[in-house]
Amino acid sequence: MSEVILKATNVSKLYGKHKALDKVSIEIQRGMIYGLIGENGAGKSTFMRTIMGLISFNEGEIELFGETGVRGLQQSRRKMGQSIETPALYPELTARENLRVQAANGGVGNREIESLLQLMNLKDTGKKKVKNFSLGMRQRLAIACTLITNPEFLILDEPTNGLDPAGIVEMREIIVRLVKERGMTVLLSSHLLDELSQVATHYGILHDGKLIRELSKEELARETRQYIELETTEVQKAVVVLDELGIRDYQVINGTDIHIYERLDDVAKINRSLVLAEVNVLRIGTTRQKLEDFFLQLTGGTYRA
Ligand SMILES: Nc1ncnc2c1ncn2[C@@H]1O[C@H](COP(=O)(O)OP(=O)(O)OP(=O)(O)O)[C@@H](O)[C@H]1O
Repeated sequence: MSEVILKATNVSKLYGKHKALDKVSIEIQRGMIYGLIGENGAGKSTFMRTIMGLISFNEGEIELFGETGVRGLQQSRRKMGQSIETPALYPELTARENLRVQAANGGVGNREIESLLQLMNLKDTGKKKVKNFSLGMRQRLAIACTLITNPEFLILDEPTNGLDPAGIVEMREIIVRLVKERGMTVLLSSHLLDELSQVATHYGILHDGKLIRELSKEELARETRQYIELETTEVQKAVVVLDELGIRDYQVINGTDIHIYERLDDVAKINRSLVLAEVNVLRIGTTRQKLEDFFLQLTGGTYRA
């Protein structure tokens, strides 16, 4: 059975009368990359801060590594790293020197430094001082600093924010490597669904402090990929035709709609076969629901990138 790393149950956080988090329940299992998506002010940072114990919460329960209560959570947080409040980097020092300082502060040896530099694509920065680093390099170094104590669960607040397309791709690759090579579990946030779409294994959509939808990578792919939309009054008969055509990847949505996820260029042929089999086709055509449209639909159109 998979191990539950984080279990947040009905967590609420109030700032005055404003509910920044409204009964948020999220469960994260070992090995997951959980992407928290929401527009600015949705409550992503507040949730992460609450989990890390950087701020208190008003209602609900948090369980980390199976532990609850003040003491238990304190212990568990030692196994965690975060980029919400990272220690300041020293601009006059190199990447390697910064990591040495962090290792000393964390009471750990320098053993991990070389592998961390390698992992974060900072191996070749040599004598370059941090003040001359690009934003991407700085962000990667900040993450390296939190990894120095070898945490099992990493929380990254908007790790791709402000990066150029190449920097975003690099960050995604690093996050996937962290999970694959170090067996880490990751919770990360973004205001753009698209930016996490190739990295997260699970998604939670936050809107106005509420978790309005959770879905797996596969569900997201299914919901946002291109498909043939078939509307018919005779779903059963249509399914028989699809089977005869060798089409396997389709989903009956309701009493009249079928989504076909393969053979997207064969609309005319599929239509012909249906008509020949005397299936009453009301409508057939391809559609593509983009990630942002999907997000807009969920959040009621208030999303702005
Ligand atoms: N210290 C605070 N005092 C009062 N209100 C706050 C405080 N911190 C956050 N808020 C409010 O709580 C809500 C959630 O903020 P939060 O920073 O968690 O959102 P977010 O999804 O992380 O957005 P962003 O990407 O802009 O950081 C917002 O309405 C914000 O104004």
